[in-house]
Amino acid sequence: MTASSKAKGAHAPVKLVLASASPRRLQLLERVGLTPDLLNPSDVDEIPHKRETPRALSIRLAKEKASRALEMPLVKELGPNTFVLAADTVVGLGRRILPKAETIDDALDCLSLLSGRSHWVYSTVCLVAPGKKLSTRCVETKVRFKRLSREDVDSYIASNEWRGKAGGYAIQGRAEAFVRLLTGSYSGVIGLPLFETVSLLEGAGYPVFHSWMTAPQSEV
Ligand SMILES: Cc1cn([C@H]2C[C@H](O)[C@@H](COP(=O)(O)OP(=O)(O)OP(=O)(O)O)O2)c(=O)[nH]c1=O
Repeated sequence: MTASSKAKGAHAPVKLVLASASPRRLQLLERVGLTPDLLNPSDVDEIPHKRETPRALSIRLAKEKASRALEMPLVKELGPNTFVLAADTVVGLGRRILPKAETIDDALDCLSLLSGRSHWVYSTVCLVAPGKKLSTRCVETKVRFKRLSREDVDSYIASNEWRGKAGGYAIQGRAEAFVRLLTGSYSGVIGLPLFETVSLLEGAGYPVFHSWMTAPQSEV
């Protein structure tokens, strides 16, 4: 980069991209007063590598999603002062990676594994700042479920809330009634650890608090 192109970049408008198709991630970001200029989901292969741990998978996929988004024409068009955020959430039981439940059988398998036990939710946020500087934070949250009765499971399956969710449940819905204990980041379990996301953005020079001051006031 030449001195003149660097100077040009410094004056380009600041843009934020959320590389995600997850409506939860957008809602979480908006909860802390940040609205992306572009939603640009990245399509990555989420199959774990052989012997990959749940934590390593979450970190790798968040990085891949962010890097893939950088290559997209719509993102490039935003200019040199663009920040790209991506995230990935993996539910693990020991070294075992639970699937993103797509079928009733997936969800039933997950719920029977989670019943009466503690598991870990690994949520990684990856930020690519202008100049392609990449940084990540992986947040580990321990979640303990009550022992699930037949009725709990059947009614939860009927709710359909498990569909497309890592580990076959969504803590932001009815499954919160199954959670005896949570140690870590609630927003991380839903899909985007907010403390870490805001810290990464601030650390990379994104004007987080300027956005707070210019955004319309909201009732909470
Ligand atoms: C454990 C848990 C997961 N989830 C969701 C978050 C993620 O959307 C999903 C895990 O899949 P991810 O692959 O992390 O995300 P995604 O494919 O839905 O979206 P994208 O890659 O485009 O950003 O599970 C909940 O919504 N609540 C929960 O309690």
